[in-house]
Amino acid sequence: MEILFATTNKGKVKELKSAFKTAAINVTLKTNADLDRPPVIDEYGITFEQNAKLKAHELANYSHMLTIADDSGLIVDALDGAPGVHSARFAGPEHNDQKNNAKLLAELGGVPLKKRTARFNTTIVVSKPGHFEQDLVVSGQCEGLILPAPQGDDGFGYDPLFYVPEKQKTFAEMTIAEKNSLSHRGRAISQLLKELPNWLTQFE
Ligand SMILES: O=P(O)(O)OP(=O)(O)OP(=O)(O)OC[C@H]1O[C@@H](n2cnc3c(O)ncnc32)[C@H](O)[C@@H]1O
Ligand SMILES: [Mg+2]
Repeated sequence: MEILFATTNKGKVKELKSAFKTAAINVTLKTNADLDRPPVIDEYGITFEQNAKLKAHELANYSHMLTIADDSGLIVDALDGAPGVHSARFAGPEHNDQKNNAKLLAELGGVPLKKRTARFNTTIVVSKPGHFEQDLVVSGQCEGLILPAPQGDDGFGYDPLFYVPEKQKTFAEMTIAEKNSLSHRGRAISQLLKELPNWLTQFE
C-alpha cells in the first residue's frame, strides 16, 4: 500500500517511518517532496485538527492518494498556551527552528524552571480522496519543561529546549525510537495504528 504523508518536515517523516518500521507496517510512504510542484498550504486554522485537515485534504485532492497529515505545536503555560498552532511561524515571516527557539527563550526570560511547564500536541488526520467526511483523526500529547538553554543535537524544531522529566533528557538527547516511545507524535501514531485497519475496511 502507498500512502502520502502531506508534509514538508523531514523530522516528522523520519519519526513516522521509524514507527511504521518498529510496528512492521508494510506501506510505502511518499511525501510532498516526491510530488511535482505540490501546493503550499496556508495553515490558517485555529485548531491543530483544522490545520491537519487543510493539509490532508489539499494534498489528497492533488495526489489522489490516501493521505496522512500531522499538525503539531508546543503549548507553554507561562505564555498562555503560545505558540500553539502558530509554533512553526512563531518567529515571524523569516522563521526557522533557530529563530523560533530564540524567540521562545526570550519570551520566557526570567521565568523559573518549575513554571516553564509545557506540552506538545500532535494531531494526525488520514483522508481518502472523495471521502473527507470519514476522516480518521487521532492526537497525542507529551508533558515537559522548557529549559533555559538548549541541550542535545538530535531531533528538530523545539526538541533541544523540551525536557522530559521522567527521562531526564530533552527530545534532542533521545534516539528517534526513544522519542517515539513517549512523544506526542509517537502516541498519536500508536493510536493511528490501532484505528487504521478498522477504518480502512469501510472502503473495501
Ligand atoms: O506543516 P508541515 O509541512 O507538516 O511541517 P511544519 O514543520 O510546518 O509543522 P507544523 O505546521 O505542524 O508546525 C509545527 C511546529 O512545531 C515544531 N515541531 C513539531 N513537532 C515537533 C517535535 O516533535 N519536536 C520539536 N518541534 C516540533 C515544528 O518544527 C514546527 O515549527
Ligand atoms: Mg506547517
